[in-house]
Amino acid sequence: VDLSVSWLGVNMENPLYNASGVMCRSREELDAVAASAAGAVVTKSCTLSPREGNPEPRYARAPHGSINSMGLPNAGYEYYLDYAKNYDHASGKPLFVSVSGMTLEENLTMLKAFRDADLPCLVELNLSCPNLPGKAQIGYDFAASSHVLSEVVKVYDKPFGVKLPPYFDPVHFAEMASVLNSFPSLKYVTCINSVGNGLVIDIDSESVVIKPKAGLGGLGGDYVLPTALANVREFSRLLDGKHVIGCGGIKSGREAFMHILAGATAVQVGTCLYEEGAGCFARIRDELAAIMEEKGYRTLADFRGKLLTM
Ligand SMILES: CC(C)(C)CCc1c(C(=O)O)[nH]c(=O)[nH]c1=O
Repeated sequence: VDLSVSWLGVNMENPLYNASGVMCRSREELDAVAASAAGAVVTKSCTLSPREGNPEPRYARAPHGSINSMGLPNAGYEYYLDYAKNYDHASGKPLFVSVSGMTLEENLTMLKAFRDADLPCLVELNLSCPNLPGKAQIGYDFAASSHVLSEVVKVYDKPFGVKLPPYFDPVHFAEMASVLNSFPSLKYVTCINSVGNGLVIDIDSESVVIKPKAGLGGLGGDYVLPTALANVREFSRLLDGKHVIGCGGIKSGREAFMHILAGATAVQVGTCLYEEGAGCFARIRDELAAIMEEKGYRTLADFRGKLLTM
């Protein structure tokens, strides 16, 4: 079977890579993903200045996944710009750089720097980045999303993508798709970011399990798979000529197959990578290949987006 993916001018030997935020904050972590069986690498969302992030514990494993309120700990955009400048782009593993400024101005400053560096890496703009105080995250504010993207494409003239939070209402899918479709240079969306502001409780300690936000945090893992699949399928259906990258609940070849069946061009692994380590990529890759073999599919295109309805 052939697991390769060619999209946006990059070629991947297989459709699997890390979700931004997991095993991607330091060059050592990024190199570990690049050295693994992953087909690509994405950096931790960066801000203008380095950030320590929230007090720990800020990540916790939960019975059916994970919860996190990391608070954007990262080395600052120049660190990832430097990593991208030194990255072996001939390795056949594309590098994606995730950007999540605390303000629009920060995002524009970082995007201008990445534009001027003229590197082959692709930008993934995190729309879960904060909005004005008292307002929902950018991705949940359709007017703000439109404004941010209008300003972004004025300075960043290369193809780019956005990381989307999960949506749960058909009207929201349609509204956000309408915003995204008005930007031709926006070539892909990654669905989904963590399901926001969940609360995991440990009844033995009768306590929350992470320190920030009185225990509220973004959910990942099994908890979010059906939501992730719905967002991949809806945006695959509603977006014109754009790719959808699947993220959420992938822990074996089975969920990777589901995401691609729902329309995903490639897929990102978060919680499972955090818990298992970079060996998960070879395992999931081999499991996906075995499923394809069993079903008689030779390439990902043979089944991509061909989810049956009843
Ligand atoms: C939630 C933000 C801190 C605004 C962005 C960074 C981020 C974080 C994080 O750094 O806490 N965790 C996630 O699951 N998704 C994210 O996009």
